[in-house]
Amino acid sequence: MTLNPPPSQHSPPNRRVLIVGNYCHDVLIQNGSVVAETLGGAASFISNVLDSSSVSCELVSKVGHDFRYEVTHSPIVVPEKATTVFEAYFDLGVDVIGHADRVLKRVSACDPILPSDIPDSRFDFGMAVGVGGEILPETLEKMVEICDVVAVDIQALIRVFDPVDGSVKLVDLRESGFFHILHRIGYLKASSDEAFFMDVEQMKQLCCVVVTNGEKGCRIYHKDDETMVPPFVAKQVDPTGAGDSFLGGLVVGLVEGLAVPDAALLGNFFGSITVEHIGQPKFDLMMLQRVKEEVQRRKKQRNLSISHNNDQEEFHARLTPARFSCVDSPVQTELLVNGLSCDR
Ligand SMILES: Nc1ncnc2c1ncn2[C@@H]1O[C@H](COP(=O)(O)OP(=O)(O)OP(=O)(O)O)[C@@H](O)[C@H]1O
Ligand SMILES: O[C@H]1[C@H](O)[C@@H](O)[C@H](O)[C@@H](O)[C@H]1O
Repeated sequence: MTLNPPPSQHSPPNRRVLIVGNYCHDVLIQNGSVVAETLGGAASFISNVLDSSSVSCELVSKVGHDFRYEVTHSPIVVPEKATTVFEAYFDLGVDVIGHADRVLKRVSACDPILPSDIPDSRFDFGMAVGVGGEILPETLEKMVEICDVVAVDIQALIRVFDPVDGSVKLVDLRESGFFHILHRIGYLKASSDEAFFMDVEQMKQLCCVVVTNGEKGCRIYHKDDETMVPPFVAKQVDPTGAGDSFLGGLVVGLVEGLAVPDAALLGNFFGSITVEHIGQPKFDLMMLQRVKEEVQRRKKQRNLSISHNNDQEEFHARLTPARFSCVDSPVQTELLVNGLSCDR
């Protein structure tokens, strides 16, 4: 398994990414009222980042007859089922797993994604990014068979749902039913809350572990290395999807041939933009162009061995102004004043 591919003198061919996870409907609730209903699911946030960054991807997702969004990557429609729905409560305080942002309830669940739903072709990169328990151990097994490298969001593996009200709870990764496959994955991404449900010391021997920590950025653990990757300043409106966009940015960086810490910095970049929006962020074209240029420049430096993996200040400084090419719509700007998220 190559975590940190050797520098190449040529641009990599257009690498193919497989994203597996259900789209969902997100209902954001504050003070007993619905403040927004948006397209959700890690797969939607991630494909938004990959499509915007011109990284070619295929997406396998299931929705019900009531799915109400137009999406670039068509889902499988299960006519007799409803789409997965999550309600996010922003005023119920800290939930049972210590999640300070919001309390999540899965109030409807579409079908799981089976190995037979996944194409039988080969992919350079696989992303197992379920939100409502739709990824089964056999689904992940098929992914590690057909993809050179697989990145997994731990939320796809350790979530369980209260049978009465659908509240999301977490189980230890060792008891998740997926543990026997994890030595075959390349990357495991967890938020700092979710990281309590795994043994980082153990997992970092098996794969590259990335723990995101909101406004503080993220940390990468692999074998004996630990790297802190700095955040970008953002005005948080809604934290939903930050971790997903982070993972999208990380994978864009990796398929473009960046070193892992640089790819994670790109993850922080897309995560920080996402928290400034309700629902899917629409990335500014000028911003995306600048990011592409900076990624190519950084890659060139790496090829010429000018940069060291841990020296990220320059890359961070060059990406920072690109963020300000983003123009918020008046609605978003208005929402910035009130913000949905609880104080951290
Ligand atoms: N307030 C913030 N300011 C700047 N960057 C942020 C902020 N919140 C999140 N980010 C960026 O997004 C990344 C992912 O955020 P976070 O750790 O909250 O993930 P998460 O809890 O998995 O998110 P979610 O479950 O909402 O998708 C962080 O590592 C950081 O880079
Ligand atoms: O759309 C959101 C998003 O994908 C989050 O990452 C996930 O935790 C939620 O369950 C989902 O509703």
